[in-house]
Amino acid sequence: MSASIFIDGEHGTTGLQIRERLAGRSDITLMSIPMEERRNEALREQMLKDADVAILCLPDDAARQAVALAAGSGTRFIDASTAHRTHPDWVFGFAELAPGQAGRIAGAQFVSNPGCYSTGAIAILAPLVKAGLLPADYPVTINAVSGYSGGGKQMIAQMEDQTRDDAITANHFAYALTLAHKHVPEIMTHGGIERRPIFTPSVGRFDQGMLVNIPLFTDLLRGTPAIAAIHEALAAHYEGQDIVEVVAPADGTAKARIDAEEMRGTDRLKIYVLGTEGMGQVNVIASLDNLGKGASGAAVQNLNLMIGA
Ligand SMILES: NC(=O)C1=CN([C@@H]2O[C@H](COP(=O)(O)OP(=O)(O)OC[C@H]3O[C@@H](n4cnc5c(N)ncnc54)[C@H](OP(=O)(O)O)[C@@H]3O)[C@@H](O)[C@H]2O)C=CC1
Ligand SMILES: CC(=O)N[C@@H](CCC(=O)OP(=O)(O)O)C(=O)O
Repeated sequence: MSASIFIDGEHGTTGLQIRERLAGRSDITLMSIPMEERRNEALREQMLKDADVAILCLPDDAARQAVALAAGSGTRFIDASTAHRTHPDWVFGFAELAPGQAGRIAGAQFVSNPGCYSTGAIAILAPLVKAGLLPADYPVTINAVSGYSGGGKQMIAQMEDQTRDDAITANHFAYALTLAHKHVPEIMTHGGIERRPIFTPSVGRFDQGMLVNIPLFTDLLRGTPAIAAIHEALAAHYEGQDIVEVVAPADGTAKARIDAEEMRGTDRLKIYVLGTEGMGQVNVIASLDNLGKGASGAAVQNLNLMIGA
């Protein structure tokens, strides 16, 4: 039987990419609202109630409103926004997070898709905490660069149309300067850390791609592990699945540089464990497409689990 899917926000950046990924599938019936009617609340309410699964690609407030509009209908939700990522009634849509997580997603009514930076950070932190290497009170720093599509339609226009009054002319800029980025709570909750991390994101003049760097002092980790042991813990965590790849340390350090766009157009994530043995430091880097495993690719992965595809 074909599942009815409604993407609320289907004309936005994340929504469009989900639609592209679902086009042509015979196991899915895509319900659609014309571009000019995208904010027609009555139409959205009807679609939200009629869908088997609604995928929300909306700002946070609109995502909360969409869930309320469908109340009592039994519709299942995947929310790409930040609104429900630490909500206790929502299952966190990161299938590789822990054993059983894919099953929890498959059986859930409410699934929250992780943020793009958080996907990279949690992919590194959660397995290291679980392995007992990273103490929950470690002073974590997270330094990242994203492609500008991470800022949605508005930032895409600001970066691509230099004639706009609000055009962004910088080729690479730092932001979230107050250290209060909205992904920090979900990184703490699902990464398993108790001390608030210092998160310094930035945006580069490329549309899709992302690097999330978490440098660590190995003498502040439990047992002062070698780089090889840190790699081993991550590789063991991700063994047997095909979306996250943990690159062998020697293969990582053999590279002169890591291209932030290397995962562009894919729904996968790579983790590098880098440094020089004996120096007491390691840099763990997650490389992903902010719109792939960081958003639309993860939403489709969650949908497939939910409808048993
Ligand atoms: N871009 C990315 O890399 C990622 C985005 N996300 C999250 O996904 C969500 C969507 O982001 P993104 O696709 O980038 O955003 P966009 O701004 O590109 O798209 C949002 C879409 O939602 C529509 N919309 C806004 N408000 C309403 C409303 N009240 N009712 C109906 N439709 C509405 C917009 O219409 P209009 O054109 O009229 O504004 C637009 O079509 C956000 O919560 C974002 O934080 C998550 C991970 C990564
Ligand atoms: C470049 C850029 O602006 N990125 C967005 C995050 C994109 C993302 O992960 O989306 P969520 O808003 O759903 O968490 C930001 O920093 O707010």
